[in-house]
Amino acid sequence: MIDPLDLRDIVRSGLLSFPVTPFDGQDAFNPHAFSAHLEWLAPHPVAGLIVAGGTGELFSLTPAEVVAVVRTAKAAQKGKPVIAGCGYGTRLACEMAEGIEAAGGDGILLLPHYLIGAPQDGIANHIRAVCAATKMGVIVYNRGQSVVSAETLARLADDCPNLIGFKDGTGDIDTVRRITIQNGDRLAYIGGMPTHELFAQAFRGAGVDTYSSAVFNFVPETALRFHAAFSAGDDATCARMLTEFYYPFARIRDRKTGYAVSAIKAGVALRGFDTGPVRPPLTDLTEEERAMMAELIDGRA
Ligand SMILES: O=C([O-])C(=O)C[C@H](O)[C@@H](O)C(=O)[O-]
Repeated sequence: MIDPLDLRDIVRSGLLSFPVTPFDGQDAFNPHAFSAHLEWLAPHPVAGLIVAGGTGELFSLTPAEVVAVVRTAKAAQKGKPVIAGCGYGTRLACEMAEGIEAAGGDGILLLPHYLIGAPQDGIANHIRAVCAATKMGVIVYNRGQSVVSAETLARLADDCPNLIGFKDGTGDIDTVRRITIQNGDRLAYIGGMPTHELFAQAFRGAGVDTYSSAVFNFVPETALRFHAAFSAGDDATCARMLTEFYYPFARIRDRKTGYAVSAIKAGVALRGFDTGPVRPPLTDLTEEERAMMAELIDGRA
């Protein structure tokens, strides 16, 4: 396992890959297809992988499947850090973190607790318990019903030495900026909006200097070229790539709720990998939409 503070520095150092989770004809996790996809991505330099995240359909995986995803990723990646999505209620999240650690995981991304809105001290107790259940580095993810404030996160960072990062999927730049100011270098910051490239430059202004890329799954060169332009402050290249690739992709993604994941999985299948379908409650792209994705991939920036 990578020391949590080293993991924090690695996370800061580059683009983060969020692979999809393939399923077979029986709707079971398909480790062979997953390995083949990860091996195809492996030569492309990223800081690390976050498996079984939102793009990896954590919300549709069993805890045992999350562990199997981590084991497969560790074997396929050989050396790159593997962080895994983790979540649900506190007891389940703690058990899942233990399973991920035992499977050789290097860290967890703590997705929102399940279903219900909760006050700041309750969310803090949940995060504290999960941090205490593992020696791995923990990254907190603001999204949906689980949104920590800058003050809560600063208190948690004091209490939990293995809390190493914050990822935002809310787009609330005011809160994000308060968090980066209040927590400074203590945490790594990850932009995690759906198709984050659309927001990357705005988030950079709020102190977020890296992000997760779902499109990296099927157009890794494009994703890395955008990240290089973003890191160099080359806003003209970012604007050109947004216009030529990311906005057309967003038009397909926006056709139906959940397509931020389904369109990515379709893209991976179009690159020749046996992803299988998305699991309910998501739905797959139509044939017409797959053809739109194929055209986008052929003409990519
Ligand atoms: O949990 C997730 O999969 C994410 O939100 C990360 C994605 O990679 C997101 O940043 C995106 O769609 O580019």
